[in-house]
Formats: sequence, structure tokens, C-alpha cells
Amino acid sequence: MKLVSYWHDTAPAFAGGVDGPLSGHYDVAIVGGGFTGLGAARQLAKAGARVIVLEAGRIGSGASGRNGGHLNNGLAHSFLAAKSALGTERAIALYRAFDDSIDTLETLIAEEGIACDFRRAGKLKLASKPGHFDAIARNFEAVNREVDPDTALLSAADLNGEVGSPFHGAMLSRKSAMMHMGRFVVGLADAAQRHGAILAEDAAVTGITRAGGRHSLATGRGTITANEVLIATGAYTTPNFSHFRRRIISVGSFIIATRPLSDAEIASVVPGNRTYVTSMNIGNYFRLSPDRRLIFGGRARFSATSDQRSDAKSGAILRASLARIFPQIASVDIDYCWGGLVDMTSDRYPRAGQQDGLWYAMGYSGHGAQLSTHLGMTIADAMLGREDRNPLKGLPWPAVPGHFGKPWFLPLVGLYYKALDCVQ
Ligand SMILES: Cc1cc2nc3c(=O)[nH]c(=O)nc-3n(C[C@H](O)[C@H](O)[C@H](O)COP(=O)(O)OP(=O)(O)OC[C@H]3O[C@@H](n4cnc5c(N)ncnc54)[C@H](O)[C@@H]3O)c2cc1C
Repeated sequence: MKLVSYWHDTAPAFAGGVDGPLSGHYDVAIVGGGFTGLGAARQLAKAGARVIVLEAGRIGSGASGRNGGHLNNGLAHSFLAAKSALGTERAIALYRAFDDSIDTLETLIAEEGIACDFRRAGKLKLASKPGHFDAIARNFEAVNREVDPDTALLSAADLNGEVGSPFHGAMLSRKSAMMHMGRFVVGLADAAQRHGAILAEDAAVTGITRAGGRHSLATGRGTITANEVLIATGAYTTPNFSHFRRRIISVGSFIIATRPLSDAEIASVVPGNRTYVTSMNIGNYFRLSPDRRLIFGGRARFSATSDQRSDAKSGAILRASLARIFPQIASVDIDYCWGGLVDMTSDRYPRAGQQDGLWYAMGYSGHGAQLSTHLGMTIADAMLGREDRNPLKGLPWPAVPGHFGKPWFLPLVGLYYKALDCVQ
């Protein structure tokens, strides 16, 4: 079993990073080379701006190259809960922004000719318990009536031919999609570079100061200046960005991938070939890879670290969950096991806007593989003085009380959700 991301292992690495010391003045400096930063860089460069992306590691080495590959439309929250938390207008705007994100990806992939197996597969939110189906049905009524008629409610019997495990019904969201995340992130970086953006790897930003209307960004490879800065560092935000560290809770999330499955195995496990998410608080998500592996993820453990040791521990838990849900492939070989950090906010809604003269977009809370590119482009448009379509503009974002970077309270949160899963 390889302890590396399947997406990293099966895509070419980005090869266009600029060499040598960094210097000079730019219209925009972007901190972070994941989907958010690259989506913004491409948009800005296309408009003729001088842009540099400063990435601490390799392009796509953060969550963008480590996720489950589900491009699910609409909200991960219940739409009813979003309406009561955000108000109807913002809940609808945010739902539509997620839908638009998938259209944005589809258009961008076609425009740039990125070979990443994008496919509108549809998503099934599966009821793990009978009571969960009632909640899914109530939410479906509101979603289908108010914001997304391209949805359907499926009974347990309707799931024959969709998934080979006894769930209690599901909501189908037809606009949802999937793709090869590694090939997309490298394709997006190549596109940004083709349009004129400069991409620098191994260029961690260690400090930002401001003087005379210019930002000065210090990196291990030199200092550059810029008129505008976008912070696109997600769960990997470093302690020097303390405003964001106090608001982002970085949580480990883990994934295993089986060996390629046979036709008969696929027919018995995921004949519907969609993206699938279970309804438990500590739930699982799965889909097939382009080469027919089952990519199976979940929180597994409430850990603030993802490294090979932590990932392998979580992988063992995920393997047991896979065997419980799909006993028909309980002993299948696991070829890959990896993890990454998710940028949670306390209410699990993302945030984007401006703070102390710095632009930012982050806090996708495990539901950003689609929104991040789109939101990066949306913020780029706002910087360019175009229509500001940011659905999160003005949404308050208080610091998490007692949180200064290391989420010491994660084990308690884990116990809380475990208890909730027992009683709900
Ligand atoms: C295991 C896992 C599974 C997931 N599954 C899904 C899924 O199936 N569907 C879904 O919608 N979402 C999923 N997500 C979430 C999704 O991947 C993220 O929301 C999305 O990739 C965020 O992109 P980003 O560009 O904002 O952040 P990232 O891709 O994390 O990029 C941030 C970058 O900033 C860099 N950085 C940090 N600090 C500095 C600094 N000081 N200087 C320079 N660079 C810096 C980091 O090195 C990193 O590369 C998952 C996430 C994980 C970890």
C-alpha cells in the first residue's frame, strides 16, 4: 500500500515553476497554490494583470491534491438549516454559487483542454438510518421547490441499481460531478502560466508588511512587492497569518483507494457510478476513480495532523468501515492511503472578502473542491473592479474562542459527534 495521494501518484507534477531568487513588483501576489489561488491567478492573468503565486510546497500539495474528488452541487448543510442560519436570500445565493462552481469548472476544463475525466455523475446523499431518511425528505422538499428542481428523492427500493448496500433511501442531486483532481490542479496551473501568471514553488511567505500603498511579501527565496494580496492558504494557513489561524480549524481527513475493481465487483458495490455520501455525522464518502478503484474517505479520527503515521492509523479504521458497508469486497487490496487537512470554520460556511487590506477566500469545511476555483475567480473579478458576485460578502467571521492555531478541542468534538451518531 502506498501512503501517498492517489491523485498525486497518477498525474504529472507541475513543471512550470519559476527558478532562482524572487524579486520585483506585481499587480497581485497570491499566497497558496491550490484551487483558490490558481483559479484567481488564471482569471487575473487573462485580464492582463501581472500576477505571482507563492506556494510553500509544490503546486497542489495541499487539500487540492488530496481530496475525495466529489464535485457536489448545492450546500453540504441542510438547506433548511442554511436558511435559518443565513437568511433565505443568502442561503439561496450560496446554494447557487456551488451550482455555478460546477458550471465554471466544466467551462474552464473545455476552454483550457484539461484532460481530467470531468463527468456529471450525480450525487446520492444516502440515509444510514430510517430517521435520517425523514430529515433528507424534509430537506429535499425545500431544495426541490425553492432552489434545485434537478433533484429527486429515492426510496430504499429505488437504490437497487445505485449502490450495493442497504441504505434507507437517498436524495439525488443530478448536477453533481467528479473528475481527476491531480490532473485538474496541474492543468489549472499550466493554464494560469500560459496566460502569463508566474508560479513559484518552495516559496513560503513568512511575513507581509505594508508601506506607501504597497504590500511587501518576504519569502525564503526573496522579497516581492504587490498592489494587492490574496490569502488562499486554507487549512495550511501558517501561524504568521494569526487573524486567519484564529478562525480556521484545521482537521485531518483521510482516504483509502482499493485496487481497480472488476466489472462484477463494480456492479455489486456502486453500479450507479455516482458520488455517494452517507448521512452519519462521522460519515463516509465514496466514488470510483477513472481506473475503477473505489476511493473511500471519511473523518475516521478527529486528528489535527495528517502524516504517514496518522494516515495509516486512519486507513485501518476506514478499511473496517468499507468492510461494514460493502462486506462483498471486505478483503479487497487497498493500494493507496492518504490524508490531508480540511479548513473548517465553526459554522462550516466558507468565508471570502477583505481584511486589513488583504483579500481572502477559505473555510470550505470539506466542501470546496468545486467552490474554491470559482471563488478564487470571483475574488479576482472583485479585484479587477468587475461586478462583485461574492456570495459571502459581509458574512461575520468571529474568532473561535480559545483557538490560537492548534485545535486542542478536537477530541472533545469527536466524542460529541460519536454520541450524536448513537442517538440520532
Ligand atoms: C482528505 C480531504 C478530502 C476532501 N474531499 C473533498 C471532496 O470530496 N469534495 C469537496 O468538495 N471538497 C473536499 N475537500 C476539500 C477541498 O479539497 C478544499 O476545499 C480545496 O481543495 C481548497 O483549496 P484551496 O486552494 O483553498 O486550499 P489548498 O489546496 O489547501 O491550498 C492552500 C495552499 O497554501 C499553501 N500555503 C499555506 N501557507 C502558505 C504560506 N505561508 N506561503 C505560501 N503558501 C502557503 C499550502 O502549501 C497549500 O498548497 C477535501 C479535503 C481533504 C483534505
